[in-house]
Amino acid sequence: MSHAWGYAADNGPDKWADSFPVANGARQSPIDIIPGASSYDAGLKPLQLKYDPSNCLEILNNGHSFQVTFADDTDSSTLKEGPISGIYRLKQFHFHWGASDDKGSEHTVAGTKYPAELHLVHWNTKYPSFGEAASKPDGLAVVGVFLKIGGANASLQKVLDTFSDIKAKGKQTTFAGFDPSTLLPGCLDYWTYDGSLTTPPLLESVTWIVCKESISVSAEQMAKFRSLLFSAEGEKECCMMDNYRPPQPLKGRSVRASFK
Ligand SMILES: NS(=O)(=O)c1ccc(S(=O)(=O)c2ccccc2)s1
Ligand SMILES: [Zn+2]
Repeated sequence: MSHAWGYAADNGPDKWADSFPVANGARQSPIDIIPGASSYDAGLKPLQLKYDPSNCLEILNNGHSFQVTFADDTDSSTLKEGPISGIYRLKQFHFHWGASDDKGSEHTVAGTKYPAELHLVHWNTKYPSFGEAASKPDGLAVVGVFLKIGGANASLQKVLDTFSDIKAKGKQTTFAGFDPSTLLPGCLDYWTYDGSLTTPPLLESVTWIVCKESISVSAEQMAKFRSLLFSAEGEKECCMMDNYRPPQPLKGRSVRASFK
C-alpha cells in the first residue's frame, strides 16, 4: 500500500496485509464471538476497573476514529483482575461505527453486528512504556463494549458535544474531568481471547475483554458520530463511518466466558 491505510476500497482492511503481513497472523482481531462455542471459566475473576477523571486530558480526531487520551504516568486509572495478571493502565478510548445502524461494531456475536463498539485501551505496567508494551504478547488489554440503539446516552453526549472542535483529521481539544466508567454497562460479564490491534500495525499483543452487556446510544447520537471527517481541513470532505475491521479467522483459538 503506497499510501496510508484507511477504510476505503483502495486502502481498507482487504489491503492491509500488503504493508502489514501480520494481518494474516494466528491471533488477529476482531472475531465473531459464538456464545455456544465459548467455554465458561470459573477461574476468571471479575473485572476491576478504577478510573480517575482527573487523568482525562484531551480528545483527538486521528483520521481513523476519535480518541480520548489519559495521563498514564501513575496507577490512578487501571484495569486489574479479570483474565489478566498485574496492573494495566488506561491509555485511551475510542470507537468504531457504521454508515448505518445495522453495522459498525468490530466484534460480532453469533453474526450480529452492533452500530458501534467502544474500545478502552490499557497497557501492562510490567513494561516501561505503552510503546514497549504494545509489542509484547501480554502487553495490552482492550475492553470492548457494544453500543445498541435505544435511549440517548447522557455520558456519551458529553463526548459528542466536543465534535464541533474536532471535525477534521488532526484536530484536538482539551477534554478534562471525564469519567470513562460512566460508559461501562451495569453488568461486567465478559468474553476473553488472545488477539490483536484491529487497525495497523495489527500487533498481536492484545488480551481482548468483550462485555456481554451493551450500552445504549440513540439514532440521533449515531448520526453525530458520522458528522466527523476522515479528511483534514482543506481536503475533499470524507465523512468518518464504516471505520471497522470485519471478523478474522479464529485459527484454533478458544474464547472463554466469565459467566454461565
Ligand atoms: N482498535 S484497537 O483497540 O485494537 C486499537 C488500534 C490501535 C490502537 S492504539 O492507537 O492504541 C496503538 C497501539 C499500539 C500501536 C499503535 C497504536 S488501539
Ligand atoms: Zn478499536
